Amino acid sequence: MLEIKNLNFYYGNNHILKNISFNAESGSLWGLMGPNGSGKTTFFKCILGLLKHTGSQIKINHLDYEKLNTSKLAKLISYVPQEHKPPFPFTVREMILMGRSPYMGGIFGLKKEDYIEAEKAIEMVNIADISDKPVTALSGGQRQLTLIARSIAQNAPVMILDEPTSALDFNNQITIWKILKKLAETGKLIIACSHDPNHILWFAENTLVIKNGEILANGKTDDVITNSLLKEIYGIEYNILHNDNSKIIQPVL
Ligand SMILES: Nc1ncnc2c1ncn2[C@@H]1O[C@H](COP(=O)(O)OP(=O)(O)OP(=O)(O)O)[C@@H](O)[C@H]1O
Repeated sequence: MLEIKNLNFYYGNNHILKNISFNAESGSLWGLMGPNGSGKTTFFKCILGLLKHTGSQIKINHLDYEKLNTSKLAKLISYVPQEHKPPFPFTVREMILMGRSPYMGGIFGLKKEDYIEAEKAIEMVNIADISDKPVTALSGGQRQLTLIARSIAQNAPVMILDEPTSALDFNNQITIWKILKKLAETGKLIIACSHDPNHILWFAENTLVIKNGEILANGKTDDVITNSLLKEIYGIEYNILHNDNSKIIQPVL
């Protein structure tokens, strides 16, 4: 579904992404980990075509999507950015409906199906109570839930989420990761990064680790997330504790 070959990206003279090659299939949830400044957001922006890279090839569904127009690309891939402060007071429902814009039939605008998809996303993320509120009057976590709902309403086969649960309370963090896992089970390819390795350990089938702009590890989460990898990423000692059928990462305090 997603094929990346020799991705290099520079900000000025700074070599940020170094020869990244990565493949991922439909129907899988990938967790992306890496220290601050390691290149995760840059990696996402290159996949989305928001940053121009040279000499590398990125394909979605075997399509060299650099040649696709915005509307076709938006039917293939959706994005939840790390932070987005909307400038205009659209309501939450209107913002979520914007996720349907790639499907709009020119002057014919929104169709019944678009409203249905938006309502489904509102229900899934459990934000009906704020759906008539202006997005400029939301808390950080409510804004994040709205962006996730917009991305779900967009219903693209690939979803990219940059720290989607960073502003959420504990319950909403778990709810969103559960939703991502379910969506992957319906056939989507989802790549979400998180600074909480437990989220990735609990929910992501696969894990990609980027450090200093290079792939440090890549594969099944249970194989990738080890004490030594955590030490290599974050620099301190961790224990991975085993319960009956789950694991939890605990720093050695
Ligand atoms: N617009 C920019 N211009 C120049 N350098 C940038 C720009 N944006 C990011 N960088 C640099 O590129 C590197 C990678 O940044 P990026 O945002 O991709 O990291 P990240 O892994 O997402 O970090 P974090 O976990 O802190 O969000 C960093 O060294 C950063 O300072």
